[in-house]
Amino acid sequence: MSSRLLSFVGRTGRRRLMSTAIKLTTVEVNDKTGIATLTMCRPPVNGQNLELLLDIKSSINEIKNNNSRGLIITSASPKVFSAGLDILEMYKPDQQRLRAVWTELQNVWCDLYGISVPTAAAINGHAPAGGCLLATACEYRVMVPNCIIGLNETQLGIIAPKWLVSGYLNILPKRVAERALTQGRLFTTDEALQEGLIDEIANSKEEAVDKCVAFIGTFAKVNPVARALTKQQFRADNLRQFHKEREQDVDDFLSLVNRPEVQKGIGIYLEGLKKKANKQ
Ligand SMILES: CCCCCCCC/C=C\C=C\CC(=O)SCCNC(=O)CCNC(=O)[C@H](O)C(C)(C)COP(=O)(O)OP(=O)(O)OC[C@H]1O[C@@H](n2cnc3c(N)ncnc32)[C@H](O)[C@@H]1OP(=O)(O)O
Repeated sequence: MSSRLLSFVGRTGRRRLMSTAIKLTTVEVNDKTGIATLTMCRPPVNGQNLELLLDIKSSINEIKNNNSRGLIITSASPKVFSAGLDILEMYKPDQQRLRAVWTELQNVWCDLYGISVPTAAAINGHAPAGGCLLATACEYRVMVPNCIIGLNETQLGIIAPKWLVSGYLNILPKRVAERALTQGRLFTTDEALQEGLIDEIANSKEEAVDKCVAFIGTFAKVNPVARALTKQQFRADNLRQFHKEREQDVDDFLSLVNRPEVQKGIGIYLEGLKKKANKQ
């Protein structure tokens, strides 16, 4: 939960500041299906800052503990599922916070990747980098048309760590994954379907959620313990490897981000994003 300072004019005419807790995710459980929908709500693009990551983690844990039959992750933004890590977190960063951001991204990934209930992403907008990470941690993906999805890290001059890539490798043939990663390729919705990065296309967010519900419904008659253990068998190696490397991975991330040439690159990239947004 993040806290924000709200400014208002009180009866004395003086401006007061009030601290309020604002949640950047919501969890809604459908009474009929028992399926929980986790919605990211950090406008404009669900940039993954520390607070959003903490809220996603706490929502996943809430779903773990409330006996939901499945988890669907989606976004409240009309055009973007998630733009990935909030680049502002990486620019001229506070070191402790930067460490916490990467640690929480790791936590979100391993909690979502490892949760025992069926998971699906209703990708109702663009999903580059960390957005793609969330979608590929799930078991099923449905995406709306004319959007992009993929791990574009090499385009940014950086290497996606192994755990970030492992979701990709669960889904794509190794040959396709290697080429896409080395190119830093962002797939259009149609290309993603063709390559198998997503499972279905839907014409709206509502239809995407319905298709995710239908996927989760396919497990209705399967013993949930047998299902969970089978999922675990498939994912255990990646998770074991991740836990071995996670501390080193945080150190590597920090030293990469702090390099002067990377800081310069991030500054230029941010400028480019802002210019593009101002032109629209
Ligand atoms: C050289 C730089 C790399 C530095 C990396 C260091 C090491 C990190 C190691 C690994 C990390 C990997 C994980 C990641 O997730 S990195 C993040 C990568 N994400 C992206 O490259 C996506 C960038 N965004 C976009 O491509 C588009 O915004 C898109 C998501 C397609 C949505 O397009 P559109 O709907 O047209 O929206 P705008 O582009 O107009 O954006 C609206 C405002 O949002 C700001 N924005 C967008 N993305 C981010 C972001 N990731 N972080 C922070 N802010 C972002 C954008 O500037 C606009 O802001 P404003 O209105 O104030 O100008």
